[in-house]
Amino acid sequence: MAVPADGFSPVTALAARGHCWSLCDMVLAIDDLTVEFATDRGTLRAVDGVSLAVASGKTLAVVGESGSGKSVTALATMGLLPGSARIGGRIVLDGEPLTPERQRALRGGAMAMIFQEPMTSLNPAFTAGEQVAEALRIHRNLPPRAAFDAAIAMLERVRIPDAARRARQYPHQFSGGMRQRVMIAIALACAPRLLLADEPTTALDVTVQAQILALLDTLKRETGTAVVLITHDLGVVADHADDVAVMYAGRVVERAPAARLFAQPEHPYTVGLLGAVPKLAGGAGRLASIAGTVPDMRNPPAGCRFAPRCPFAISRCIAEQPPLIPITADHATACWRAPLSQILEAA
Ligand SMILES: Nc1ncnc2c1ncn2[C@@H]1O[C@H](COP(=O)(O)OP(=O)(O)OP(=O)(O)O)[C@@H](O)[C@H]1O
Repeated sequence: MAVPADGFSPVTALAARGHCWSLCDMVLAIDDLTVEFATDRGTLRAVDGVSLAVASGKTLAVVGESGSGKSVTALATMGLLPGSARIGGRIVLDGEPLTPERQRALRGGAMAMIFQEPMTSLNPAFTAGEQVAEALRIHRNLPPRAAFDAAIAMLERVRIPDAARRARQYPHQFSGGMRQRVMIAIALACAPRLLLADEPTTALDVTVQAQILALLDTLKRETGTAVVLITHDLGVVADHADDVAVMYAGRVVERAPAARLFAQPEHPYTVGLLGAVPKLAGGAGRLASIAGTVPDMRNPPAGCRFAPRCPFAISRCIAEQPPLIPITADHATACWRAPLSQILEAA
């Protein structure tokens, strides 16, 4: 396997921990993924050398502000990008590279995705039960009657009250939270190895959001599904993620177990996201308080992409793009000033 441009692939991370690496250890391993789109104003590299891995029964949160390449990474994994997208690198599911043919065969079965707005992925012309049953017919070869019965059982598992009756209703007859449960039922009907959840609860009120995330945790524990959770909400990350990858302008800039990332963020961007350091430009608060904007991905800065906004930048940061540098065996940061925590402590 090629070592990716960031120099710190999931492979090297595990090797550094003394693991005898096997791709089979991870449900999903993304290695040096690049995605480019041709636009009117030149080529836009939306994802640039991203490497991620997630194991069975674990949740990897992917965080970063709008446009950082989170959704494009997930869509590339599912094989749902437009045909015009140029994709490089490797995506491996259960030890086998994901080719477009394999993605088509596994989508909705061994790997599934849920989105922020269930109405865009639910078909308004079919009942909730029919839509769950369809996944079971296609991927489990169940006959129609058995598939519908299994669909009702799945709707019960996602805690839809009166599931046998609700299975015969259409998406518009459900509330937002209940629609999201139907979408989860469809996604998890075939006990996928991998679930990609792209802001699954952002559109819901806080109570429903908590219920849905707790439900996802329970189902994940029961099935051993590996979950990639894309979110803007650091509270959600703290409560539900095992590991975190922080993305900025198409690259992973920090990767760590969730508890460690919150206790000791090492990348200035993560520090800004956490609002942990009042000295960071803009004062305490979330990333919005950091001066400046995300770079134009058609023409990103030559060095560190965060350097123009970074209060810690030195001349090397402007000139040279930092690779992910291991701080510990499972914590890496793409920052020439690493370990930043020592600079912060000394300040
Ligand atoms: N089909 C496409 N054609 C051209 N550019 C695209 C396409 N899809 C995404 N992009 C661009 O790729 C970049 C990354 O987008 P992406 O949706 O992955 O960001 P994100 O981190 O998921 O943001 P958000 O949090 O808003 O969903 C953005 O600049 C976006 O405009």
